[in-house]
Amino acid sequence: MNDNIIPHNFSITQEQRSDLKKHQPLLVWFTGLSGSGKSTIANALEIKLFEQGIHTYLLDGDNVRKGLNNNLSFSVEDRTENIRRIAEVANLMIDAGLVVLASFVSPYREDRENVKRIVGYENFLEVFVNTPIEECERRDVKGLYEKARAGEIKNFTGVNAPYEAPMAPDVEIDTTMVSVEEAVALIMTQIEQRIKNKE
Ligand SMILES: Nc1ncnc2c1ncn2[C@@H]1O[C@H](COP(=O)(O)OS(=O)(=O)O)[C@@H](OP(=O)(O)O)[C@H]1O
Ligand SMILES: Nc1ncnc2c1ncn2[C@@H]1O[C@H](COP(=O)(O)OP(=O)(O)O)[C@@H](O)[C@H]1O
Repeated sequence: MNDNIIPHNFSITQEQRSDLKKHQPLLVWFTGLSGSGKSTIANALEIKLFEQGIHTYLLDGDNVRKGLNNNLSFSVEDRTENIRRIAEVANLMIDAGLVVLASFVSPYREDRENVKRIVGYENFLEVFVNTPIEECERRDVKGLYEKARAGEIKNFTGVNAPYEAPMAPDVEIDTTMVSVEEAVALIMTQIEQRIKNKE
């Protein structure tokens, strides 16, 4: 911490930005194994929100690990730093008034707790995409499980690195039981209660 950094009090508030957008901001945090369905559901959810005139942004590996966080590995420390930076970015986007969708494995409970602390509990909705690892591995969307089993990836979540499941997620989805459309509908119900359209 640098004690010589003194924040400037800007005139336009978060509330004014929300008034303009006619809805509250929110962070919808997707956590789950690789291949569980986080990105697929987040993408379908963003389409639905967009169609309803909600101002959104989707954060995921492509726009974060290939840019802002391209210096981070999958060690425990780097995953923690990955999630911390994402939370800080999401916090700025919340200040801007957006409904932010974040799709990250985020396997450590403490890291997810830290996200809640950074953005505020009232701004956080946790979606646990709880697809059994057997199904994620069967899908093997990116061929990474095969590589991990072959010993080519040394700390792959679910194979040789842990995944700590959320204790009390706001929404829990097993994609072997629930379609993408059903998952979106479940999450939408929760979002609608939280962002109270001001129109
Ligand atoms: N070691 C290891 N463990 C888990 N995942 C790995 C690993 N190496 C690469 N990948 C690919 O990177 C995506 C996960 O990145 P995240 O930023 O979401 O991970 S984390 O939250 O920092 O744990 C994840 O993407 P998704 O499949 O979209 O979840 C993987 O495709
Ligand atoms: N009900 C479902 N919900 C989400 N994805 C599903 C579902 N059924 C099958 N899938 C498939 O599972 C894969 C999930 O991949 P992806 O969304 O990239 O997962 P993640 O982002 O968690 O790594 C996709 O190929 C998707 O088409």
